[in-house]
Amino acid sequence: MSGECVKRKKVLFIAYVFPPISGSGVQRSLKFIKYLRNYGWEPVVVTVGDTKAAFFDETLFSDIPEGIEIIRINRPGIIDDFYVNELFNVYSKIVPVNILNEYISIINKYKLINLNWLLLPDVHIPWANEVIKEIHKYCNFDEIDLIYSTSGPYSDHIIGYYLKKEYNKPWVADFRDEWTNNPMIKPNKKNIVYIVLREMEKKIVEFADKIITTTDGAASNYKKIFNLKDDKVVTITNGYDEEDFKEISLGKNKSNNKDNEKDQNKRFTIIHNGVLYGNRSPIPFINVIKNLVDGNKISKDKIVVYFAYTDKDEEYKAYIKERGLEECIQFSGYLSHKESLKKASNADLLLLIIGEEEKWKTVHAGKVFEYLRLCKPIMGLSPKGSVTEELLTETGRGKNFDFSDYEGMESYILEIYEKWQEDKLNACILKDYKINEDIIKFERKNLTKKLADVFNELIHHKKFLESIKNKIKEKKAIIGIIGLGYVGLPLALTFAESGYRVIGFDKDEKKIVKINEEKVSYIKHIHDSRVKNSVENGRLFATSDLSKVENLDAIILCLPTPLNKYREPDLSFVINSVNGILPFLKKGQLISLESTTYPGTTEEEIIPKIEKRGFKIGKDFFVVYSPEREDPGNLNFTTKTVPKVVGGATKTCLEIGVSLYESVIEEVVPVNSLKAAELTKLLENIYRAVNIGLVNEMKIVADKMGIDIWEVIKAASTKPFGFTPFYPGPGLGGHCIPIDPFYLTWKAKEYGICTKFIELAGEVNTMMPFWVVDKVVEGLNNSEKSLKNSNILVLGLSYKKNIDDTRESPSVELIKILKSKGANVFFSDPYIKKFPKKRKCFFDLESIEITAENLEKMDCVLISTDHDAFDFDFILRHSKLIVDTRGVYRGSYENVIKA
Ligand SMILES: NC(=O)C1=CN([C@@H]2O[C@H](COP(=O)(O)OP(=O)(O)OC[C@H]3O[C@@H](n4cnc5c(N)ncnc54)[C@H](O)[C@@H]3O)[C@@H](O)[C@H]2O)C=CC1
Ligand SMILES: CC(=O)N[C@H]1[C@@H](OP(=O)(O)OP(=O)(O)OC[C@H]2O[C@@H](n3ccc(=O)[nH]c3=O)[C@H](O)[C@@H]2O)O[C@H](C(=O)O)[C@@H](O)[C@@H]1O
Repeated sequence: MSGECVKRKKVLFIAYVFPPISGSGVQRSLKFIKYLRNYGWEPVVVTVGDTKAAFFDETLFSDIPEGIEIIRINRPGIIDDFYVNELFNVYSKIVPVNILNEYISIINKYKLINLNWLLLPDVHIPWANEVIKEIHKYCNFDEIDLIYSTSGPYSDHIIGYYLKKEYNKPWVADFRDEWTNNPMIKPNKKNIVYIVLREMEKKIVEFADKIITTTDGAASNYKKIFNLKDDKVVTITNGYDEEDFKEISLGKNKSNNKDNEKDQNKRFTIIHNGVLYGNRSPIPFINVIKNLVDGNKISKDKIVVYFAYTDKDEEYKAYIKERGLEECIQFSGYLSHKESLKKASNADLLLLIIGEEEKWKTVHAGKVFEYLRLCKPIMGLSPKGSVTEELLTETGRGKNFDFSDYEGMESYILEIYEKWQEDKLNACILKDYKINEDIIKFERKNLTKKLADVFNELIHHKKFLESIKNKIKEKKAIIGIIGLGYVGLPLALTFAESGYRVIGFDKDEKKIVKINEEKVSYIKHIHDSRVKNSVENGRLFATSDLSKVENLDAIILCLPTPLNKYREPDLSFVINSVNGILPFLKKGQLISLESTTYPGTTEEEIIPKIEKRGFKIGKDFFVVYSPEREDPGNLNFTTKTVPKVVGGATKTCLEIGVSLYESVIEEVVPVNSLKAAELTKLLENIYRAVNIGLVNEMKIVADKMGIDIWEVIKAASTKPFGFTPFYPGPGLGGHCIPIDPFYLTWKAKEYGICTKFIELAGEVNTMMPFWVVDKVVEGLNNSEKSLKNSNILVLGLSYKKNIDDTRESPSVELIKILKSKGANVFFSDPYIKKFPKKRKCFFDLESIEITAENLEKMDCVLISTDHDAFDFDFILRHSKLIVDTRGVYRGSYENVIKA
């Protein structure tokens, strides 16, 4: 891209370490800046103005392309108590309050007023604070497409964090070194400073849109430690800039005549380029040289070793002097980048000291790539299995040794030395050390392209997400509801009524005809007019053709989740349906599962199938779980007014899920994970099952003691807190409360947990119909009748009042038991004309009318479901015996037995 004709995108490039500050870290930022324009990006650099730094190098400026905007913001003048308070305000936005309070209390307790204790994450935070405060004066954020920050110092990321929050731009955080897991430090993990920094790092890596590390080892540490998704972390290694090597030829550069270069030509020359600091020690290497010299394997005047800058020159010089090696081991001090490369180009062997401990395994020193391009043998010192060892082996450029492997180091030095002595080294380098693909991939230009690719992907992703959200906002999204039952139909109507176009899917053709052609509802408590209106205004259409899924923006699954005959979860409806729609899924769609199920279902059963189709969850496909709370027949709440819990597979999934539901439901409650949302639903239903079990047990106790349980519940309910009333009945019914708890029981077994409350409530509730039948027997007995051949009328067939749903209804169970004992059973239900066909049992019964004549024919009337439509006074007047399981009759009547 020429960049002249196409407008470049702008990246705000936050880098404290920027020319004239030099040192190892600056190269990465400098070269990115140098090449970003080649890939369509214009950097706007934010760096420090006046500063002190260990190394300055004015020559670095020549690498910065003309016209690059550099915003320089000064550090603050004085850091007084006021200023420190300001900084604590910054911390408070990024560190959890309890941890920050603990930190403050420790500072106060031990009077830690030293700035080292107060400046977090490092001494550059006052500068970062100035940037946060001042940047808006220098930068028009409407023109910025993306924010990039690079560490160290880690304060750079604090700026990134704030700016992303404030301006809502994609943010890339580049870690040139790991932070709290940095091999350079050995933190006490209980120390409060470590804890605070760890929290900062966590917030930053979670909030940034992309994390960049310089090695795959560091990337996998980040993923592991902070539980980040694979594609959140990208490795972009350090590299070399081909332009820096213009004047450097392969092999030894003999053209120069300066004294030490002549010396380099006369003696076998080992060079450690760049800086050596912290816990990276040259001592083992010095010992190896000592052994070679003492063992007469290399004569002192035949070898010279150069170190550039080290932070302990004096200590090392003394060590070398004690061993009589001062002639052949020298320290040149800090050199400019150009000078240092030139010097290194005359080496016969390049030395690379990474570090001794295991943690150094994940570190490449930046210089290694320049070493590779210098085409010289390299001797690395790092733990076995390190990324450096891998790199040297892959490129065939050298060998790595761990710090104790003196023998290995000696023999490798000797191997190269002997070639040098026989004057074969140069020829060997020219022949074997070519600049091939393995090396070119580390060219800074190529690595900058990789960075630009990361930027482009984020920008593209942001636009993509915005387009989805806009579709939702403008109600242009097409919603698909799969499963048009008790949950699916009202949900479809709610979306349609709020202005969406909805396609309803069901495999039951009868439901499709009812909706599309008859335009009526097939669920009692849903009014026909709702269906008619939505169909007629073109907002609702039903089909069994799954290929229409490809037209959808959101797919909501409302499919049955029953138990199988072993009382284990039967997910076959959900799984079959997902399999059915898989071929028609496309990028940008959202799937929401609403069926009740155990924690882990969405993650284990749905996501892998979608991923297998090549979609990336949270990137180009979105998955949420949002439990349905529809309460059939409840006139006080509608789908719109019951708060909706949503959990997402990723943050972005959650964002999109919430925006969809928010557009039709008054209150949406986001939770942090799919599993949390799944368990929320189960907790609600288990809570009901257990409490109903408890009150049923209390009913039996109260009955034996001659106490009226209904009076007791009424009295207990006057307590304004801490008591929620539940009512006894003939048992538990419905598709949900008797079944859902066992989804958790099943899953809990996987974790070795036995859900005792659930089992116990199940037992109590299941035996209720038997207890009720015993009460019928007792009542008949009082009139000297047997159950056998008695006429029993069961009032209400549905599982609860005012609905027409008979799933798991205790009335059905009662009929079954009564029939098995030889009773003549009848039923009456205003909403159910015929006993429905059921898998487990069927009785050829039709609802009878409640007339005086019919009631008088009965030996017992058993109130199982207390529909409001029943005239209970009339029933009381005309029945010989009533067994009341629902507390309909609160006074005491001769012909009523409470059960
Ligand atoms: N009924 C209720 O009040 C509530 C139910 N739930 C949960 O919601 C889920 C759905 O329950 P309901 O709506 O009651 O079930 P339902 O049985 O009334 O409706 C399910 C619908 O899905 C259809 N279906 C089955 N397989 C299909 C497939 N492969 N493709 C297309 N359609 C298919 C059926 O024909 C039926 O119309 C369950 O997990 C349930 O536990 C949650 C809250 C309340
Ligand atoms: C009010 C409420 O929380 N409803 C949730 C519930 O609905 P459902 O239609 O199963 O009603 P509900 O729990 O009242 O009756 C079940 C049985 O218990 C009996 N029942 C009830 C209460 C009582 O005190 N005593 C009693 O015996 C009763 O007689 C029944 O036999 O589960 C749905 C689901 O997850 O699918 C949720 O979406 C709903 O929000």
